[in-house]
Amino acid sequence: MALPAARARGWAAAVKMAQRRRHAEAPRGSPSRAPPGSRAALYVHWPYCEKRCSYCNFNKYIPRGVEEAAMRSCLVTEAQTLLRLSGVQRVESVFFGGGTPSLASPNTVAAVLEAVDQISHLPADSEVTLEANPTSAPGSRLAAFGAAGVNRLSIGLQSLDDTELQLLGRTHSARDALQTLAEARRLFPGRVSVDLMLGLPAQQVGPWLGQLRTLLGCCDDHLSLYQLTLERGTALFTQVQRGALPAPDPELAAEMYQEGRAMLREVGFRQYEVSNFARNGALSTHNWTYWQCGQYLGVGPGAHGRFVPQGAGGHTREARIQTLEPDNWMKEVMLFGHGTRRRVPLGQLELLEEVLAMGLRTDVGITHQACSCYVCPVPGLGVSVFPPKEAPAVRPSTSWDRTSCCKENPIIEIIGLL
Ligand SMILES: C[S@@+](CC[C@H](N)C(=O)[O-])C[C@H]1O[C@@H](n2cnc3c(N)ncnc32)[C@H](O)[C@@H]1O
Ligand SMILES: C[S@@+](CC[C@H](N)C(=O)[O-])C[C@H]1O[C@@H](n2cnc3c(N)ncnc32)[C@H](O)[C@@H]1O
Ligand code: SF4
Repeated sequence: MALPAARARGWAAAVKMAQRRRHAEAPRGSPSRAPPGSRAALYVHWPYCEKRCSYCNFNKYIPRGVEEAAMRSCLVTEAQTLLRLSGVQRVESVFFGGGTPSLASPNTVAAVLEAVDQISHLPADSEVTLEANPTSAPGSRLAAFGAAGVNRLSIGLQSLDDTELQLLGRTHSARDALQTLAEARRLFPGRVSVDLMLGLPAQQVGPWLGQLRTLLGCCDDHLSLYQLTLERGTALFTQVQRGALPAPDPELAAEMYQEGRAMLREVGFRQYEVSNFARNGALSTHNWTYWQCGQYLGVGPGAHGRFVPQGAGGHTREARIQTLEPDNWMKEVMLFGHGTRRRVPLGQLELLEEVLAMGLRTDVGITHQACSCYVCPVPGLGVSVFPPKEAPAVRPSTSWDRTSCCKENPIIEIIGLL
């Protein structure tokens, strides 16, 4: 007897999830050879949190209750709409960020991944990250996310000092955070990242370096060091403005950063981006796509995307942002299949600016391979900074071969032409 379709799909998904988990323990694969226009990263925004942290101005809401089935259905619908619109055939990473996506149910994560795989291909070795807050992520829950297809965790540890954690309005202690980290490493070996903040009000260099040293004794292969940005409209901003707290000292923050980088380098971490450090090749594929100006689709309230809507016959890369407020976003998704609030086609100068601004954040800088999609009028992301007729000065004498074009026209000369 034939299996009912839904059940058959469920089985296929279970097999795929198991493969993805196995891959999580294997060494990193080689980069994809699929043409840039046919692949993308996908970001999914879960907009809810338990409590507002004092420093955070991300797009997040503290709801009385969450209609999770409705939210799940809208995330699935929007992911499918945007994938069709982009014409993307291969999704190389999915990032569940927020807000606090570890508050979502693992079923929601599984439903989104299955939907992505139905419309486009989600290879078993794609990186699937979930941001997890220590208090909303006990071991059993983390395991359920693993079963749903997550193979990388980013833990918002922020600090290992309980007084600082209170100042930040976090709901967890340093002990909770370390426990979550240990559980995460047991379940996702080699695939756990932690966020540590620096430059907090009254924070001193020595004790902060002590926190980093402690963390190095128990962390996995990826660390993000985020300097506090005092965001207007946050409780921390108001406290500093009123003089209830000292303003963070930028000189001290610079010292923490420089000493922290040196400490990480000594123990084998590569600083591959301004705030990001990895060893054993554990770079975040998802974020790397952003910095290399690859395509990414943003799903969920307030998510950002950058892609060419090839599925609708488009040839121009667009910056897109989804409606911020979750209830409004859901209404739009139910009516139109997506909640895209703003679409901005990117002009040639804007594209080049993005290539420069993103590339200069990384340790590889701007390479010929990465910039060639933009500066050479060869099929890349379906865009080019200089269409042939407008760029006689950079046109190579022989052909539009990407390598020779880039070799003959170093990026610096191209910038000079602008
Ligand atoms: C927006 S949170 C989402 C993940 C999760 N809810 C959490 O709190 O861990 C992602 C990361 O952004 C960083 N972050 C948020 N606001 C920041 C700020 N004002 N300055 C520096 N880093 C910030 C924190 O390190 C945090 O872990
Ligand atoms: C604060 S970072 C934390 C990353 C973490 N340290 C790691 O290594 O996985 C959160 C990431 O989520 C993605 N992100 C956050 N907000 C987004 C948004 N509104 N639209 C698209 N992507 C977003 C970006 O890739 C960003 O780097
Ligand atoms: S830092 Fe994380 S948990 Fe705190 S309010 Fe922002 S998104 Fe929510």
